Amino acid sequence: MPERLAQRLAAPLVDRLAIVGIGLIGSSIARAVRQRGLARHIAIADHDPAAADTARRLGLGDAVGTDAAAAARAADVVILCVPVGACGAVAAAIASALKPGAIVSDVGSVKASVVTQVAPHLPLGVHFVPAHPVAGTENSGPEAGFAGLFLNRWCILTPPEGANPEAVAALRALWEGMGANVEVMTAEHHDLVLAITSHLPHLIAYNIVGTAADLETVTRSEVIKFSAGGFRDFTRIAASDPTMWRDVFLHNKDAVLEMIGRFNEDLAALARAIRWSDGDALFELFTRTRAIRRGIIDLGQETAEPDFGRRHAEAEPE
Ligand SMILES: NC(=O)c1ccc[n+]([C@@H]2O[C@H](COP(=O)([O-])OP(=O)(O)OC[C@H]3O[C@@H](n4cnc5c(N)ncnc54)[C@H](O)[C@@H]3O)[C@@H](O)[C@H]2O)c1
Ligand SMILES: O=C(O)C(=O)C[C@]1(C(=O)O)C=C[C@@H](O)C=C1
Repeated sequence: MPERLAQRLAAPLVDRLAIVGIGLIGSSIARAVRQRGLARHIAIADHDPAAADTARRLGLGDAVGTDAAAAARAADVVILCVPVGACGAVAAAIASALKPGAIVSDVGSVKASVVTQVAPHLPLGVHFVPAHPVAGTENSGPEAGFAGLFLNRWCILTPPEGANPEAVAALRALWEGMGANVEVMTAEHHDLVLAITSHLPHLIAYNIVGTAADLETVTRSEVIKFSAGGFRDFTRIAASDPTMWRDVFLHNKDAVLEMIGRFNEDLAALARAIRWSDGDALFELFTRTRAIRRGIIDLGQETAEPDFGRRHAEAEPE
């Protein structure tokens, strides 16, 4: 192999990467990038001094602090890994530090709102490529991350119209480098799809665990005592970070409200089937949903066993 080509193949994809927000997702990116040699230098900033201290102790970056602009200065790629509602403020804070040609991205679970918040702050010549890795857990903070989080998971890019193709390709390469499968769509489409596949399930989990907790005063501790399988799975989801999920619902209002409407209609139909002993309707729905679950397993995106916790424990060693 010619020497120059060999050097290029061995070189990291990104020279200087900056990560703002070193929680579950930010620290997983730092670990994956480190493990796979995807960046030469990683600068980390988190406004919480305790999170920054933990990141430093864990050796997640080459430079760790609390100043987002300092981390973003001279960076080739800056990834905002903060709650959706904080993206605008962080973009404003780093804007003047960004170098021409830098790529700014994020990992927010909602996309249209992030575009509206971030884009107005970015100077001309800086490329904005929003992203959402569809992978996570109910845990948060720098210690919760792990390098294998994105392995064989989707990462959705939502570049605005007219986005620089080279910047989009560079971000795609970075996510593929971390083991993710990349898909591109509009921010609006993303928000509609995720409202049903991720946001509504979380809302249902928060609601059912809240209802059960309220009932606990009636049934004493029986709700917790006898909670097995189904309910226990809901409690995992309902343990997810309150700040993150408050922001998701407030920033994807329209799509979530649309899905709640659809959900309520279908729930009313189920209640009717139960009231009128319409066993066929129940059986038909449960047969359809079982096929959907089996289809997901066949696609290799899930195991047949309940896998909570194990999936994380089995992640690549660091
Ligand atoms: N948790 C998941 O499963 C998951 C999955 C995919 C995407 N996301 C998205 O990733 C983002 C981060 O989520 P997470 O789970 O890593 O949260 P997290 O709570 O683990 O970490 C967020 C970090 O951001 C820091 N932060 C908050 N505001 C800041 C600011 N203004 N400046 C600097 N740092 C700030 C916090 O101190 C914290 O350390 C969110 O936008 C979320 O929607 C989360
Ligand atoms: O596995 C979990 O704990 C998750 O909730 C991860 C999950 C999801 O809903 O799939 C949560 C929010 C993110 O934006 C992406 C992934």
